[in-house]
Amino acid sequence: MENTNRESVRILAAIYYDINSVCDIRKRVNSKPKDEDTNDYRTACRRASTLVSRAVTQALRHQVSNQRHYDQRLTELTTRLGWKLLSICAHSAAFRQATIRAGVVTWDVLISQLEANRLSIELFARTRNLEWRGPLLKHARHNLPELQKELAPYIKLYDQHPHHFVRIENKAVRMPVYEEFLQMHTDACMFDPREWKSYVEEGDVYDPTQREEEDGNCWICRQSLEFPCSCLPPDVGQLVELVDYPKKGIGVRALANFKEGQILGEFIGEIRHWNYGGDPKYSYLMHDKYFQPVATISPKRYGNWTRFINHSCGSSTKFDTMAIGKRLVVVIRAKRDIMMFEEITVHYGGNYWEGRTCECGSSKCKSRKPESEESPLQIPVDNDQLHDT
Ligand SMILES: C[S@@+](CC[C@H](N)C(=O)[O-])C[C@H]1O[C@@H](n2cnc3c(N)ncnc32)[C@H](O)[C@@H]1O
Repeated sequence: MENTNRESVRILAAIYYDINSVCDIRKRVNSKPKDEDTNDYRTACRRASTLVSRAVTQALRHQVSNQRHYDQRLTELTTRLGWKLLSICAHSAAFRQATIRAGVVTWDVLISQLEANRLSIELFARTRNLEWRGPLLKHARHNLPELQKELAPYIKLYDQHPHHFVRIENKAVRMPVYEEFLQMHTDACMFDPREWKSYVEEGDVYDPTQREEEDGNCWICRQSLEFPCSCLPPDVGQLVELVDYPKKGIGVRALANFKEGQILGEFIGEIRHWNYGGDPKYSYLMHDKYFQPVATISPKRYGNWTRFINHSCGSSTKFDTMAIGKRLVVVIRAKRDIMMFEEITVHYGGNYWEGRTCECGSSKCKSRKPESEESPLQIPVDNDQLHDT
C-alpha cells in the first residue's frame, strides 16, 4: 500500500509540474513566440482535447456496461471529478499516461487524492492561465448539462500573481491582507534611500545588500567579484501554494518534493535599516558573516511566498545568508527532504515566541504544555446536573 501511495503522489506531483510547464510555454508563446514552443503548446492542447473528446463520446453513449477499461476510467473521472478538473488534468502528460497505465489500486488512490485536492489544482491552473475551457467549448452544443455548467462565465484569476490567493481547505479562496493592505508579490528586494535618510547622519545612502569583496565568491558560479556575474537565487515558488492553516494563518504547502540542501527561494522584502521596528511579524534581520547587522528585510507589504512560511520548532528549512550574483541575499534552504503536500516550515529564532504561543505541534515545541495541562482530568458528569433545577 505504501508503494501505491508513493506512486500516486508521484503522479500527482507530475500533474502539477506539467500544468505549470504548459502555462510557462503558453506565456512564452504569447510574449516571444518560437516555433518550438508553439509546437509544444499546440501538442499539449491537442492531446488534452483528444482525451476530453473521448470522455464526451463515452458520456453521450449512456451505456457503460461494455466499456473498455480506458473508457471506464474516463467515465469515472467525469462523474467523480467533473469536467473542469478533467480538462485541467488532461493537459498533463503524466495524467494522460496514468489513465492508461496506472495499476488498479494506484488509480483508486490517485482519484481520491485528486478529489481531495480539487480546489488546489483548479486554483493552480486558473492562476497560471491554463486554457482549460478550450477542450470543453467544442462540446458545448451537446446535451451534457454538467459540462455546460462548467462553461458559465468565471472570474479571471490570472491577472493576479498566484500568491495573491490563499486556499481555505477545499472550500474557498481569499487574498493575503495585512494592516488592511493586500500583501503584494514582488520578484526582487526593494531599496528606497528615502527610508534610510533618518538613520544615516551624513554621506550618501547606499544599498547595504550590494555584494562586496569580503562577502566572498558567488555561491552559484563560485566567481569572485573580479568576474562579475548575474546569478540569481533559485526559486521553487511556482511549485508551492498558500494555504490557511488552523491557528497559524497563512502557510506554505509544497506541491513537489524538494531535496535536502536545496535553495527554495530568496526571502524578499523591502530593505530597511537594521533598527527598523515597523514589522515585528514578518521581518528578518540580515547579518553578514561576521554577525554584523546588514539590514532588516521587511516583507509585510511587498515580498514573495517565503514570508508566509510558518514557524516549527522541528522545521524543515532554515534561513541562510549568502552572496549570489550582485547581492548579499537571505535564502530559505531545505534542512532535509521535503515531501509533496508537506507544510514548509522554518525556525524563527529563540526570541520570536516570547509572549506568543507557538502552535507548531512538533514534539520539540518550546510552547508545548506540560502533560498534565494537555489532557485535563476527565470527570464524568451526569447530564442532568448541567441543567438548572
Ligand atoms: C511570518 S508570519 C507567517 C505567515 C502568517 N501565518 C500569515 O498568516 O501571514 C508569522 C506569523 O504567523 C503565525 N505563526 C507562524 N508560525 C506559527 C506557529 N507555529 N504557531 C502559531 N502561529 C504561527 C504567527 O501569527 C506569526 O506571528
